[in-house]
Amino acid sequence: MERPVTEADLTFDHVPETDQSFENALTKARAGDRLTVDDAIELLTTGTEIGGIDSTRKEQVLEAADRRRADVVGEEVTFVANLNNNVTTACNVGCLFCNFKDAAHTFERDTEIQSAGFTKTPSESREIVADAVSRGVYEVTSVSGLHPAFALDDEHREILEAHPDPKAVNYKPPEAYEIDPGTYTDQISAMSVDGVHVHSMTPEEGYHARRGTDWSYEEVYSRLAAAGLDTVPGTAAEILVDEVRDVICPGKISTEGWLEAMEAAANVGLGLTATIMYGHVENEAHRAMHLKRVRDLQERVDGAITEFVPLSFVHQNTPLYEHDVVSGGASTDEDELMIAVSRLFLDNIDHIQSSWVKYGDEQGLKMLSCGADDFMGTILSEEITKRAGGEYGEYRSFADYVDLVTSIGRVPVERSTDYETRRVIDPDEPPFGPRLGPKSDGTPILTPEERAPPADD
Ligand SMILES: C[S@@+](CC[C@H](N)C(=O)[O-])C[C@H]1O[C@@H](n2cnc3c(N)ncnc32)[C@H](O)[C@@H]1O
Ligand SMILES: Nc1c(NC[C@H](O)[C@H](O)[C@H](O)CO)[nH]c(=O)[nH]c1=O
Ligand SMILES: N[C@@H](Cc1ccc(O)cc1)C(=O)O
Ligand code: SF4
Repeated sequence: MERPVTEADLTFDHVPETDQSFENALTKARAGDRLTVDDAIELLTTGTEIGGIDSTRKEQVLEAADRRRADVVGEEVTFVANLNNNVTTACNVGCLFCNFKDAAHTFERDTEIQSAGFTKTPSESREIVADAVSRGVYEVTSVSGLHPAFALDDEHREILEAHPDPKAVNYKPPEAYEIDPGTYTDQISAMSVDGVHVHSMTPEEGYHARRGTDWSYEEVYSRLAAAGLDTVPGTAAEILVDEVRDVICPGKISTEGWLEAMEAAANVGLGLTATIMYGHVENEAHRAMHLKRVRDLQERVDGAITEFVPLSFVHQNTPLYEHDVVSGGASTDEDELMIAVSRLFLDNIDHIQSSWVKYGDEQGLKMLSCGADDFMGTILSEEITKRAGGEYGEYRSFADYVDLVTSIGRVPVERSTDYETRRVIDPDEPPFGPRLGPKSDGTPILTPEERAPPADD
């Protein structure tokens, strides 16, 4: 039997070695000069000539990033009133960092296996979103597994049904499954309740929505926009260097494919976010190259990327960890430097997000003094990190946000997905709840009882 890959076996073409010095890179960062990949490598490593991270140098990088954050966006800390409504966990792509997915065959009608995952029908999605909107929420984020029964729309389904080898295009008809997720456009229009902002269809999902056709990504994203899609989450980015993707997600779209899909979504007028999923097999050279690819993309899409979200790899239950390919995730030093260097390098993206899902409240707050200015959203439920073994829960109320943000002397501000609409929250004016949504009246999203239901006795 073939021995699985382990950390020691990995050799990459790109390694963190440069002709730059840490001091020069720091001087450039402090001056606000545009950084090169080598500069970013020096800052991320606190100097390639030394082993490990130097704590004095790290503090210098964090300080430069914090100062840049203050210059670019000031003292406001933003967050959004949103829910996550992921439609299905059925997925056969097999990314080795992912524990969100469940093998698609476990969802079939004729199987003995009880699937551990879920699929929602469009009407179930609508009900969940409608309930959240009635509570004041104004964004729904929806990211899903690549369910083989998904088609973009009825026309796409006809093409897939007529395909001579459906398996080759990862298609199985909805009748084969216990629950029919409908089409992507059905789901998007079902979730489009009362003008809620729909943030969905990652480049990987965009790829699935055109499989077996010669349609461009523009064609796919314009049909989705017509169904009610507003912005595209830039997940599936992972590390935008193919030698890393070959190890952690060989079944996924390439770096080029991801960039093509994102650019196409922007071309049809959709807003974008961008992410990096770091702290697994990659090194600092890969992280720096990733930042460069995102910064270049932002130039091409004319500023359509509203925020950059560093996602620290949650290792506990994942195949990468269980098969000893990695021995854990990023250290706290690495997390802080990732946020700081994102702020310093991405001089054309205004907002850097601190994910309390990945870092927890305490470290998440610390990131707001390392270059981050956005503190994510209320999300109501969470499945990706939880299933990977993350421990930081699923929901933050507006009151939680006010407490957390004021505890570090900053200003809590609710924002729309695109950051265009904002409302400063007065900490002396409770109760705290959303006011920017179609049905927001300033009352809390959940009552205290709903948040912590009384124990049955
Ligand atoms: C679970 S997928 C769902 C959407 C779609 N299937 C895709 O791949 O874009 C969304 C993102 O979650 C992130 N993710 C998955 N597992 C993770 C983990 N263990 N730790 C951190 N982020 C993770 C990855 O960045 C991934 O692109
Ligand atoms: N960082 C994470 C997010 N971020 C997305 C935000 O919640 C929001 O949708 C975006 O800022 C657009 O307004 N979502 C998660 O579920 N988990 C994260 O770790
Ligand atoms: N899917 C990501 C979160 C995410 C969603 C939307 C975004 O725009 C950015 C990040 C996760 O939980 O890992
Ligand atoms: S990251 Fe997305 S594409 Fe990859 S296995 Fe998980 S759900 Fe599927």
